[in-house]
Amino acid sequence: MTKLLKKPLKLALVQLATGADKSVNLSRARSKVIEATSNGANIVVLPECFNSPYGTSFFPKYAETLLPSPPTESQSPTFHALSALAKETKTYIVGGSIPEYWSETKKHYNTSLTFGPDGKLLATHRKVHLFDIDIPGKIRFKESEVLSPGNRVTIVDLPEYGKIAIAICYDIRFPELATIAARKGCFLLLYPGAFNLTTGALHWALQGRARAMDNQVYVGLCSPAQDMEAEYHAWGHSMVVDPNAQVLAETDENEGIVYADLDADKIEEARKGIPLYTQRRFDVYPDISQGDVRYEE
Ligand SMILES: NC(=O)CCC(=O)C(=O)O
Repeated sequence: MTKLLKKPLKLALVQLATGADKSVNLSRARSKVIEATSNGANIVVLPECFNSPYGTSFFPKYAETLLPSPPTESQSPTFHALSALAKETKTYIVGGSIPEYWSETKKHYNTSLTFGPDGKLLATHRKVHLFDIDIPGKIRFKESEVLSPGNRVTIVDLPEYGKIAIAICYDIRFPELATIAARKGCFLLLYPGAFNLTTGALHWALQGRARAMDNQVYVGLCSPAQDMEAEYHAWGHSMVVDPNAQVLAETDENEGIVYADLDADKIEEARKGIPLYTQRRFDVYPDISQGDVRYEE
């Protein structure tokens, strides 16, 4: 049986302190990615909206143009910064997310760019499920006031390691994306995300562990650091969960880097012990990974 993760790897989640100055955010991200790779990371993940504050009023102001691809330096400084950084460090970089503007449709998206060690763009994930919630007295947030949703499941094949899936924050609450990615052979589900003090305390770790447990894969959740001076208070607590739903590594709310060594045998061991993969009853319910799924591969 071919292993889903072909060889061990070190994953790093950069819980970045972000602020209002895009160029400061980019240079801070650069120094943290260099720190992570100098500590041996093979894949480095940045948080949701790592180049801007998180909030509907900020999305249009910070948005960059990514299409047609590749964009020019002035259309997307972040694209060029991440591509150069991946090449310089010879590392896979999952570039959290950034606000995107597509002039052709005049729409904004919350978009994640993944680059390979040669600096080439490997995948673009536009957040599929927009964060629209209203918990009276606690938090109201409506991404859909400004953003449009993406419409693809994003799977990236990293030749030396295997397949990973990228989705963004609120996407984690929709287990279908995770199930489809796992059934398509991903060993790792990555969610750049910015939960908040209300839902973070309730569901952040639970969601990460649930996606790992249901699918018996590794899961990484990468948040910005908490800033109580900012308009939106991110939960922090970036974490890596293993295929048995155990938290391998986690941080608090402050800026930092979470490292985890992913073991190439762990997924198959978990699946041998609890063989969900051979026990599914597709004669009773459908396999949602089959049929009409839209992929960005
Ligand atoms: N940025 C987001 O999508 C936040 C999602 C969130 O906080 C949640 O509870 O879900």
